[in-house]
Amino acid sequence: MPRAAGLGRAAALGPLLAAHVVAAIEPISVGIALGAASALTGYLSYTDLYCRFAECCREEQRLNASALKLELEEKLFGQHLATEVILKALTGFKNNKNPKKPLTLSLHGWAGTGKNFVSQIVAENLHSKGLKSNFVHLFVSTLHFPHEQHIKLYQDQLQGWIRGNVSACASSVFIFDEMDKLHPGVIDAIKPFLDYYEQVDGVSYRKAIFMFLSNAGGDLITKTALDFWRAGRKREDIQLKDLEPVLSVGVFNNKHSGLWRSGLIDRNLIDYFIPFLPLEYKHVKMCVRAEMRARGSAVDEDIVTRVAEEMTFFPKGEKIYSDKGCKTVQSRLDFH
Ligand SMILES: Nc1ncnc2c1ncn2[C@@H]1O[C@H](COP(=O)(O)OP(=O)(O)OP(=O)(O)O)[C@@H](O)[C@H]1O
Repeated sequence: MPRAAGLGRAAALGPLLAAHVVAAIEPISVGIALGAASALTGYLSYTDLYCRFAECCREEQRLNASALKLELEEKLFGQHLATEVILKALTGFKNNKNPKKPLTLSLHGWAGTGKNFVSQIVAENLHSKGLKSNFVHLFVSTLHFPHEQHIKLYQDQLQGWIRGNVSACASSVFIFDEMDKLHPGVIDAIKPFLDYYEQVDGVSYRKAIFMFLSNAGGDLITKTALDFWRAGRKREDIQLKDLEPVLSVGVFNNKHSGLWRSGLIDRNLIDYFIPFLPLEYKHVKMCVRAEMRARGSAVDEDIVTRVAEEMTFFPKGEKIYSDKGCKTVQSRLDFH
């Protein structure tokens, strides 16, 4: 599972301090060198030159929608709904010069179905350094918010951390992984930032993107996928309307979703609930092939089959869906 390097460093420093570190990124010597180079070259602005060496927050940078589309279509297997919705949501949001609120996406599905994988692709398409960018922040519930007795502290830290980072870069991306393990109420601390306000205490959050990742709702998604399969209907015929309403209600009523009775849902502040379907045997095989290619090896179909057959599938009778999705494919491949 991908993890952002930036957050560990930031969390260790404390949220507010870390935000200032992010805001004042580069040493003075780089500035002097760039100033001199800029004066010499004459035609490149200082900012242009600076941004060739250091990471800059380019708020107005447009999204290369066709590159994102291609990447999702080529790399993300078996997730026609997620591909479609993520493309639509990001393109619409980034093309809008004056969004009225930040974009909030809630990704749901079984383990290993591609939620973190997609977040990584999205992050890279928004900020070229992806999860390593100073403008992309990953929060992991069990790591950053482990203790139930510290909910108030976490809420204060979260607000300070988000305020600081959005002040430094309006188009910051915040990813909350393991939402289903987040103590109820923590996430409501960021509700004011997700609302339709022009500014909150002098900061506008309207260009930021928030992504919530969760296993909650995985059972509802599987049930729908299974109903389609049993009725002899194609997986690709499942539409967002078959799942989105069920998901939002299911998550709102689920005590272990991180969004239990959350104001984010009843104030309609989540723009899209994105279902990740359980992966089938053929998708697991696609993951094995992709991993072999990523390692620079030739695709060996015998190994592909062996790795896929080592995975376990459910439900008991039909054995259609991989219970870990593609999650253990990489480690299993090491043994072949
Ligand atoms: N649909 C998919 N298409 C292609 N590769 C996938 C897909 N799903 C998972 N993978 C592969 O499996 C790895 C693990 O998946 P990922 O971490 O995205 O799962 P997840 O849905 O976030 O799981 P969890 O809920 O346990 O965090 C990915 O890095 C990727 O290599």
